[in-house]
Amino acid sequence: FDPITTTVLVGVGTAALGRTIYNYFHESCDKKWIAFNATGLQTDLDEKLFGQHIASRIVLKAVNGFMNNENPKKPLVLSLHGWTGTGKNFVSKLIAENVYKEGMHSSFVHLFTSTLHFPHPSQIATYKSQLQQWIKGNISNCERSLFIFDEMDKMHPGLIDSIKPYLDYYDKLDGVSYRKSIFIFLSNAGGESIVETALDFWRAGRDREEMELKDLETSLSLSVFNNNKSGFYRTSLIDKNLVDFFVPFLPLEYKHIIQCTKAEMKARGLEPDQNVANKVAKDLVYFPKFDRVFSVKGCKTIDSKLDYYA
Ligand SMILES: Nc1ncnc2c1ncn2[C@@H]1O[C@H](COP(=O)(O)OP(=O)(O)OP(=O)(O)O)[C@@H](O)[C@H]1O
Repeated sequence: FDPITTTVLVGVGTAALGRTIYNYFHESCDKKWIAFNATGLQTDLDEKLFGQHIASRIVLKAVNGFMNNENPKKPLVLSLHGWTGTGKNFVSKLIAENVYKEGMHSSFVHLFTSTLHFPHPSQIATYKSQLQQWIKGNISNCERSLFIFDEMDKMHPGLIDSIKPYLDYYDKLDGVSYRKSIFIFLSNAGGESIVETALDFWRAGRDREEMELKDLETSLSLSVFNNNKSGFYRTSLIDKNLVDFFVPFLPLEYKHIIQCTKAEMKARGLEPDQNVANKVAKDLVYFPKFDRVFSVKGCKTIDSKLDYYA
């Protein structure tokens, strides 16, 4: 090679090496950083998520099917419903951890909380354009992006409508394809009707595990879609069938609180202790008033109780 060709080759080689090293340490939108671990998700749902046999099944099927499809027709849209502290954020985290190497810390995972990010109804027009720009910008950067919207029931219907085009069956919008992204909506909407059904099962002496999606579907849809307070009610997300799966989360019982407490002890490097777990579980409040079946705050606040008892 003549000196000029050698210089060019060395330059190109150095740049390629530099890029490889950069990609090795710096998260990028490729298989090294984004690789779905189906077994990992199944194991996590089986071993870490307590008392949610219906949600667990739907989430696994939905995410598996979507991630194994090289050419999905639309983004995956999951809507997670249920009482507080029952694992909706937790499941979103498990999904993120089994798709992205960096889990919730990935720069391709975006979490919005209505009351935090969109607090003022008067600024809805600004929020709309910011949110649309944000979604478009992030998906242009990486088509395998995950968007989690917490407190969806508190989100302004106009804002929900503004993200609708991205959830639809479009091949491309302004040159951007949204079909490989995942949207997860979290809300307490429908939580009370899920509790009612779970309570009916309990009162009838039936096993909780016997409960199926069809037992919850009717009352869930009535309370979510016919409820004036629910943001969903006034949006066309529902009638356009843009949500692929509605996922109900059951209220948690005493035995699940014990499981959550032991899991938390293990996570802290402590030996899970039944006595401590009993103390924590007894310290929580349960409802309805006389039957005291379900934890008012689910598995939330166990953290701070454990600081006290462990
Ligand atoms: N079903 C569950 N199995 C295991 N751990 C759980 C479960 N539910 C809740 N937890 C634990 O409690 C914590 C709080 O739960 P999480 O934030 O997922 O509740 P949520 O359903 O999203 O509540 P909210 O509606 O108030 O946002 C989780 O980080 C997890 O540690």
